[in-house]
Amino acid sequence: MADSFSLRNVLENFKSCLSDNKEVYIKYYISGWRELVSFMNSLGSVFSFISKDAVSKIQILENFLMGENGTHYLTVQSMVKYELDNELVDLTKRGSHPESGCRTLLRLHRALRWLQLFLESLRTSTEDSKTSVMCSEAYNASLAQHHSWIIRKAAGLAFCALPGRDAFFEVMNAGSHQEVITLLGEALPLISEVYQITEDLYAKNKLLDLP
Ligand SMILES: CCCCCCCC/C=C\CCCCCCCC(=O)N[C@@H](COP(=O)(O)O)[C@H](O)/C=C/CCCCCCCCCCCCC
Repeated sequence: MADSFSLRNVLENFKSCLSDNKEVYIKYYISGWRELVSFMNSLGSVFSFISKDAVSKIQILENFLMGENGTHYLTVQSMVKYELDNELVDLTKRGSHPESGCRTLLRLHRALRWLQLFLESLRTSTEDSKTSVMCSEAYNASLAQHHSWIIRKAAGLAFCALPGRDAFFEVMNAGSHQEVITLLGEALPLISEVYQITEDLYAKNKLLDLP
């Protein structure tokens, strides 16, 4: 198990994500994802195909942020404006910009919806709730529609390897079950707000179906 993971760190990152005028800082967005990936890695190698994909997307965004045009990648809003103004996004089919910031962040954004649903389900779960069922219901209601049959099957198999609810709460490293539930109650509105702001921005710019 990873020693360093704490649900509190995830919460802190998503709290830091929003600027005063409600722009989403990419730096904290990807830090939040890095924390989550470290948590997932602690669950075993069956999840490594998922974490590899997440890490490669985090890395693409980090490279933009640290690159020569990094100032345009400070927030999701500035990235969208910069990439659209400079025709750096493949809008209908993959072409000369197969790994734009906009399409890369969209993949993580869709996964954030899964996370939101899964954490809400965990928060309201009871002792006999199964993490695998909660995870797969959240997946079917979000990410699954964007994934091929083979990915859906592989994801379904991985979900069966999730630890039970008690062990899951322990790994979240945030105190007693009641404390975890309280912390989830604090984290969820932040995650939801970041999700909704990004969703509205992408919808306004017709970016929700980027190939
Ligand atoms: C607070 C602690 C409790 C929750 C802990 C959750 C930890 C989750 C950490 C990371 C989640 C993974 C994020 C996955 C991003 C997937 C992005 C994606 O959709 N990629 C696909 C499309 O990409 P392109 O081909 O268009 O570039 C790609 O095909 C996907 C490949 C891998 C499979 C993705 C399956 C996603 C399942 C999400 C549930 C993760 C379950 C983890 C359980 C703790």
